[in-house]
Amino acid sequence: MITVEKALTLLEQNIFRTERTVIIPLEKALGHTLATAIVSPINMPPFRQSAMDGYAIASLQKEFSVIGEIKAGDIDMPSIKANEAVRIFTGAPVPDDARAVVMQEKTDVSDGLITLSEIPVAHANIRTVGEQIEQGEIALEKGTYLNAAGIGFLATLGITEVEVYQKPSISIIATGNELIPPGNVLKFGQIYESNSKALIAALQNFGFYDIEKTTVDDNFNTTIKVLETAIIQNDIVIISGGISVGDYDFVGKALNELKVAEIFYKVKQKPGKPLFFGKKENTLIFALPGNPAASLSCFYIYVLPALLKFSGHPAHHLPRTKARISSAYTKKGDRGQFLKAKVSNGTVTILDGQASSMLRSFALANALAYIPEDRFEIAKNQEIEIIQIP
Ligand SMILES: Nc1nc2c(c(=O)[nH]1)N[C@H]1C(S)=C(S)[C@@H](COP(=O)(O)OP(=O)(O)OC[C@H]3O[C@@H](n4cnc5c(N)ncnc54)[C@H](O)[C@@H]3O)O[C@H]1N2
Ligand code: MOO
Repeated sequence: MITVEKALTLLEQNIFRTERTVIIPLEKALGHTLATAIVSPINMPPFRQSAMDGYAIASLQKEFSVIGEIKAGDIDMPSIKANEAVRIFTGAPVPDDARAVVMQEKTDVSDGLITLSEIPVAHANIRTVGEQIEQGEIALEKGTYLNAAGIGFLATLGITEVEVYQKPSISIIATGNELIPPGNVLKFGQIYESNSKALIAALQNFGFYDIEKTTVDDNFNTTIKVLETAIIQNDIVIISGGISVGDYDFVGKALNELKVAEIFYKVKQKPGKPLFFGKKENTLIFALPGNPAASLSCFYIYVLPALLKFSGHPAHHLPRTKARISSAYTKKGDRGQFLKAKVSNGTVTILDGQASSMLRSFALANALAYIPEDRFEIAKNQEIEIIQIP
């Protein structure tokens, strides 16, 4: 059995960014990472723009006669002489011979004349051509993760499509004779299949939609068949359950039969001890323990970084910070623990109901608190590491 730290090191050494890129419409690009730099095709702003509602003035003095008006979208520009001004509005083009724009609050207006309360500095309230970005300049570098602002910024430059790293195709396989889909009446011994629901929700939360789902009974031959197809057809295979040591846990044996190279199996952690990570050709295979909290916890800590890295994401781990624990905690056992926790204003509270069969505390959590294997007694107000989860 290896430590969490060793498992994360091995994970890091074996995950990779895809070479596959796709060109997609900008409006579909949220959550993708740029595979090529975007060069600005235009100056932004493309023309001198007024930053205020007020008056464009032709010289730096205090009195002007107002000779016209320019609003946003206007094309015809009046020419203005030294003692003249034009009424102008935010976003409107500023005529070439204007020296500054004065906001209307700083003017007195009467009979077509304006008087300024003070003389403005040259270029005041004028956005210069290319002030934000010049034509030919790199707007966003290769490797930039596109958030909503990134999409908006590229749209301001007139960009309509972008080349991004392809997201992985993902297969989720839920194993277990006892599982039936929600919506049916439970017979004795049955439970509702929930791991695939949680995993798909978590995948969608991070913008992964190329997902196929299969369920398989605890049967060696069918497990082999289903896994073999999934491994051939997908970039990432996520299996839930059947990875422990029971007589009907066939996943490990099937992976072995399929010659999946084991990178690690069994991590000194709670939940999620029997976690398996392996590789066959370019497909990464994760076998997550079936206990629902173990499955989701392992997803956030190990699977998600592999998916984000594959997609070229510049920060592929969930953010880790520190917080002060709200009451003393004693860790039992010598495994590292990922505890469902609630963080608020720098204080972390460990929630009740930490068994790996339980999801209720997870549903209320906004973090996993990580207690390393060699830490046992944590006094109230001591700092512990937390991993933010959505
Ligand atoms: N003798 C030992 N027994 C177990 C050990 C061990 O070291 N020695 N490890 C325990 C730990 S820790 C875990 S975690 C589990 C993991 O077992 P499996 O990965 O083989 O998972 P299953 O046995 O298939 O299921 C465990 C549990 O979770 C429920 N389950 C499974 N899949 C789903 C699903 N898709 N939706 C909802 N619930 C699911 C299943 O019914 C079981 O209750 O092994 C321990 N045993
Ligand atoms: O490792 Mo298991 O998830 O504790 O029950």
